[in-house]
Amino acid sequence: MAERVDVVVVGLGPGGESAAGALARAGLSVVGVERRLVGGECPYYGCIPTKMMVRGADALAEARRVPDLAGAAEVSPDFGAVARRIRDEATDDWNDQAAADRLTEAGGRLVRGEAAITGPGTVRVGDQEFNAAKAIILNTGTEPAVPPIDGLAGTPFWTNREAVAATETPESLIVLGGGAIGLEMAQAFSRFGTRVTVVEAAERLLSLEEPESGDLVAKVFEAEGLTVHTGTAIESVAHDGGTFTVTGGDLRLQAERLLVATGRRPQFAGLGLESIGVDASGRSLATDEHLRIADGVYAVGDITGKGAFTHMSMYQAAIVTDHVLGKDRLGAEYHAVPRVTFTDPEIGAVGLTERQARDQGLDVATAISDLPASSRGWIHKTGNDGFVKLVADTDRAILVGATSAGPTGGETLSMLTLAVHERTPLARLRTMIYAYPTFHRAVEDALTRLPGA
Ligand SMILES: Cc1cc2nc3c(=O)[nH]c(=O)nc-3n(C[C@H](O)[C@H](O)[C@H](O)COP(=O)(O)OP(=O)(O)OC[C@H]3O[C@@H](n4cnc5c(N)ncnc54)[C@H](O)[C@@H]3O)c2cc1C
Ligand SMILES: NC(=O)c1ccc[n+]([C@@H]2O[C@H](COP(=O)([O-])OP(=O)(O)OC[C@H]3O[C@@H](n4cnc5c(N)ncnc54)[C@H](O)[C@@H]3O)[C@@H](O)[C@H]2O)c1
Repeated sequence: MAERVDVVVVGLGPGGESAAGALARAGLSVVGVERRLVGGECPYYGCIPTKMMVRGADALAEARRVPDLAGAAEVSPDFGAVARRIRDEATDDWNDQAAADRLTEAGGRLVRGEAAITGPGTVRVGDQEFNAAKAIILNTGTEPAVPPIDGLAGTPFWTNREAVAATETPESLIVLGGGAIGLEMAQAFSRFGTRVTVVEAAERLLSLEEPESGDLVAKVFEAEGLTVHTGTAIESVAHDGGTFTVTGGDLRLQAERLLVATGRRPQFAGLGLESIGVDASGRSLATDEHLRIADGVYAVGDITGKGAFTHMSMYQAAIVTDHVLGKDRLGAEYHAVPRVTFTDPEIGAVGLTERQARDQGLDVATAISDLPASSRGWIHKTGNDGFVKLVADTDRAILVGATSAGPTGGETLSMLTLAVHERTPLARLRTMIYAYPTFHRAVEDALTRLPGA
């Protein structure tokens, strides 16, 4: 017989874990089901270990800039230091006991295994069945999407999961995919001494962002010694004697390692969505403003298709938590979704790109301000690549999108996120005082360049 509880959370990624903890702390009986590691992709294979790689790599890059600015510095990269941090500080050697304890200390119950919905309100995990009186929350996330390239499947290629577990850098690396995962890792490994080639199928790196962003990253990568191929379709992969051979058209590349970073996909098969009449044939689940996909069933995180980011998963989880607790709260809004690709320069962006704004039929004006031309950029000198691009809706006289690329592009993004989120009138932004000499003064400069300013 099914055990009656208030809430069952299926999948404990960042959003599922936080909703399960918050609902348990609020006094509800909560079962959280996880088949791998409590916390999901972000702490063990995603954001945190990769940002530790980036942090180490950026420290090396800054040290290499010393001769341009402050004398001499000798740099001897040791990836072992990063590998140890990933094991000791980030993942506890891929042990989730601390996260599991957090859930039980909050009053929740952790059930390990693979869950499936069996009908309205019911979830099965192995031979246990639960009846959720208040809510089922799905947070099942995504897995690496591996393209059907001839020969690839049988080879020992890396996804992000193997790459973050590396204890030493390969001599050479081909990175398939020029999105956030591929670019962050490509630059990090390169700065530790790996010979890196990035192959992207689309015409530009970061193809969903502003074209200026992909162009800037390609320019910086090439200046740092990485090789970038865009608009390149790979037709076959082979692995022999420790070497990968990747071919497509006239291109033939060889490297010790191959990282496949060509996107992520959800796994809806086996989740039992058909038993509650939910269409799971697409790449994401359709949600209402409170993240419901059916009566009493919510979805949060990557599976909602609103942006595969930890902050999105947590934001949606907070909305679901309040809704389940009957608290009044605004539904989900997606007009100011921020994202940061942690390359150097960091590429921060919020809201619509110029293309998206035009495709929506908005009356669009744009302006760009280059960081090297700003006072802070000029002072910064080496490593100052970047720009601020604003996308304005001239009818409403507000920003609907912005990109902030530069040494602190992700941080400069915060004021742009606020402006897009709050729909701050351009006239108000123009009367704001911008501290001198900061990178964010490029926002003021870009505002003065907007047509009609
Ligand atoms: C290399 C990399 C770097 C990233 N860097 C960043 C970054 O810097 N910033 C950022 O915001 N985002 C980053 N992301 C994205 C971020 O990791 C995800 O968006 C985030 O983890 C949120 O995912 P989620 O909440 O949908 O669930 P996930 O983290 O994917 O977790 C889902 C969990 O559900 C479990 N599960 C699935 N099905 C079942 C089932 N049937 N039963 C039980 N358990 C199940 C899985 O085992 C998993 O633990 C990165 C991702 C990667 C891969
Ligand atoms: N800093 C961050 O916030 C961060 C970091 C890493 C990942 N993430 C999230 O994780 C998700 C997955 O990241 P990702 O970089 O794998 O995916 P992505 O979708 O961002 O990029 C994948 C890239 O691979 C390309 N591609 C697809 N098939 C290809 C092929 N056969 N050959 C060459 N290129 C091919 C695509 O054109 C695309 O540019 C992202 O959507 C992102 O939201 C976020």
